[in-house]
Amino acid sequence: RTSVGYFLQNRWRFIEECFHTHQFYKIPKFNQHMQENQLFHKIVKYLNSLPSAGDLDFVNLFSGNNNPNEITLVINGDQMFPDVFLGSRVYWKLDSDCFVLKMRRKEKRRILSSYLQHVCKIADEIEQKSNELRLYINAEKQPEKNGRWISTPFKHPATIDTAMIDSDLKNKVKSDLESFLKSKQYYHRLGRVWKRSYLLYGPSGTGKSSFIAGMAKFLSYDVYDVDMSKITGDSDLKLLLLQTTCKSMIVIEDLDRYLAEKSKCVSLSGILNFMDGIICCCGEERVMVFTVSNKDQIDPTVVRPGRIDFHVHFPLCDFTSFKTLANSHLGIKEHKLFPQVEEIFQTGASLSPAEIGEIMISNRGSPTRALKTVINALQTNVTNTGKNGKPTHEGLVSGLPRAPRNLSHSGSIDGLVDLPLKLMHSGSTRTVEDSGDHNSGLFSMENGHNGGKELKNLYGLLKNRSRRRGESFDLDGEGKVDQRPM
Ligand SMILES: Nc1ncnc2c1ncn2[C@@H]1O[C@H](COP(=O)(O)OP(=O)(O)OP(=O)(O)O)[C@@H](O)[C@H]1O
Ligand SMILES: [Mg+2]
Repeated sequence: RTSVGYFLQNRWRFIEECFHTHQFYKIPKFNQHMQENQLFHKIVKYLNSLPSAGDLDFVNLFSGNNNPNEITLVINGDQMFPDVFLGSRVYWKLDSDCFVLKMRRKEKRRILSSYLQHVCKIADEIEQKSNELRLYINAEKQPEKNGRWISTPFKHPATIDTAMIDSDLKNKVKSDLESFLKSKQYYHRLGRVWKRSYLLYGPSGTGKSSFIAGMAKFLSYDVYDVDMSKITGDSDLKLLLLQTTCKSMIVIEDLDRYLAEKSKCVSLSGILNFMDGIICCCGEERVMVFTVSNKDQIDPTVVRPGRIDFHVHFPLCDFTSFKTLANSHLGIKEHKLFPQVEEIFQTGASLSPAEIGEIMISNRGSPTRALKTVINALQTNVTNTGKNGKPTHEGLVSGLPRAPRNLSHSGSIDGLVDLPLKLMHSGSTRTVEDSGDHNSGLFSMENGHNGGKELKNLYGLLKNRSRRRGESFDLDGEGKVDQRPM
């Protein structure tokens, strides 16, 4: 019966359309510049929120992103969706990447504009309620596809406050972001694009990516994470910028690494134009964030004032940040081993917060063991570091820094030489293939095989450290701010 009814309805619509009693409006997903049409997304939100969505013959069911128990209805593409506004009936249909709105010709003057305003208002209210940030990642270029960005809910737990950097620096970044948000008129009076660019620089594992997540949350901006390896040329990069939306954060990580590549597809001038946001007014209301490990090694034009407005330094750990880590990860403010740790820091040894954090997480059941492991790791670091504070790289094996020895509390670990790492522990040889990076909580010592699991994490740390090759070991330990006036 449903099928027959559906068929008859379709026939009737066909007859109506023959007599031109209705007007049709198309709302495509992309405009002629391949930018996403915001109205399209608002219509999706609006229609899916209507109670009548459940009365349609065919509806797609999805579980919610935030709450898997929450079921959302999403209309199916090939059927008419009726809605009533100011006593008039209108119909929506989704035709691949385009919505079609159908209403009676004689009613269009009366209701069209107020109906669309109503749709936008409801969609904005839904958006405000959900307040869900999204992370966009650029996909490979596919000729048959219009949009290049793939999105997913952005749920990184980091905030600016959880970043372990100098608190003055954090406050400066926060107030800079706040004043940026309020400065639209100011920028326009100066004839400048309303955007702000940040350079986060420092060795690997010092918290740059986590800080970006914190900044995005602070602004409530979506994040567009540009994967330069998937970009085919300067114009492709421009197109990607055009396809970003207002109130978003555009991130390019490891810019120095990309610029140093010989076979890169995007030219330096392409990157500079991208950074300047001059492609069109689409660069408006954007925050751009670039990360590098060593800003002294990149072309000075990239970081000149105006192109980068705010420089944030992420240093390796010093004794003060070590104590902060010990407090947050192990819950200790003082310990009898602290003076020994301080002494080693004074000799110039240092590790990244990620490295020290991983050791502490792995040994969180025993602060003493955690501190001893940190001491061992620092001691290894100081022997691998030259007098001038730069790594000697003498201990490099296949491009990796020499692995720290005796990192286990039992002191039984020896001979980290080859890849994959062969780890001797408790008389058995283990082969570690998984980096285990950042997930050390999963490898804690509950089952009594802590050393081996700890080493698994350590392999992640080693991978991190291998990326630090060629970076300066800035041991002054101070979070440096170099801020350009807005
Ligand atoms: N300063 C810091 N504050 C808080 N957490 C930190 C800090 N540094 C490192 N971490 C922790 O260490 C891990 C790695 O940090 P993150 O990925 O942000 O470093 P990164 O500087 O981006 O490294 P890379 O240059 O290798 O990408 C994360 O789990 C993060 O929580
Ligand atoms: Mg990172």
